[in-house]
Amino acid sequence: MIPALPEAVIRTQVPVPLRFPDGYATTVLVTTFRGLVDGREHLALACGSPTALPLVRPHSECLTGDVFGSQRCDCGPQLREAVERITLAGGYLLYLRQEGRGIGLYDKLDAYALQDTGLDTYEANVALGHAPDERDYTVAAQMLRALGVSTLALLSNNPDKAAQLEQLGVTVAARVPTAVHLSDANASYLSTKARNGHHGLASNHRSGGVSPSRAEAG
Ligand SMILES: Nc1nc2c(ncn2[C@@H]2O[C@H](COP(=O)(O)OP(=O)(O)OP(=O)(O)O)[C@@H](O)[C@H]2O)c(=O)[nH]1
Repeated sequence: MIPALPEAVIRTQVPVPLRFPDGYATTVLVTTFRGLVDGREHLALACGSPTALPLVRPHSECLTGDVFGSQRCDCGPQLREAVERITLAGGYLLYLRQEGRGIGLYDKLDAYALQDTGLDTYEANVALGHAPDERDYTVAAQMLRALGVSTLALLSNNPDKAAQLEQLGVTVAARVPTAVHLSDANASYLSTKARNGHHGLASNHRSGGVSPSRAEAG
């Protein structure tokens, strides 16, 4: 049985023009909410034109990757890729404030230090007293319901995102893989993710590459 989802409501909506370092530009409608269960300031970015089956990416915040261009992970290129693909297809980027797979920014940086002594990304979380991945997608489901989205195409390689959303009453009608943005610096991060997090990392693009849109039945 699907547990009752606490209701969230739309608080504000405002257009924001975006321009990425490579010059790609688009304008998104940024929505804020009241009633999100963890009290954090999560955002929904509406991209492109409304459509019956919106393409949705729940993107987990990564200050180092999204903002500073860190090469230790693939978060920055995935964010850039997602905004363009969702703008073309119509849908939402949910910007979720779950830094470091939910452990927070300082602990993520401490985990980096442990990784530099030989632990992988999941082992480092555990060594710090955390679960390997502490993310919970309840707020994502709340935002989608507030936006009137009950069925979507999910832009992600992470099977846990699809499973949790389904458990929260969201129908994942299709799964659309993100490209693999491989670089020398993030190769071990990506292979650990495929091994421990069961991420589908089928396509193999060097950083900057964006895979063609490819939908798989959900
Ligand atoms: N704990 C921890 N978190 C990290 C590390 N590197 C990046 N992250 C965080 O990982 C999150 C992104 O998760 P990933 O596992 O890369 O990808 P995903 O969102 O699960 O899957 P996709 O939807 O396919 O991208 C962001 O919140 C980053 O801040 C790390 O070394 N340790």
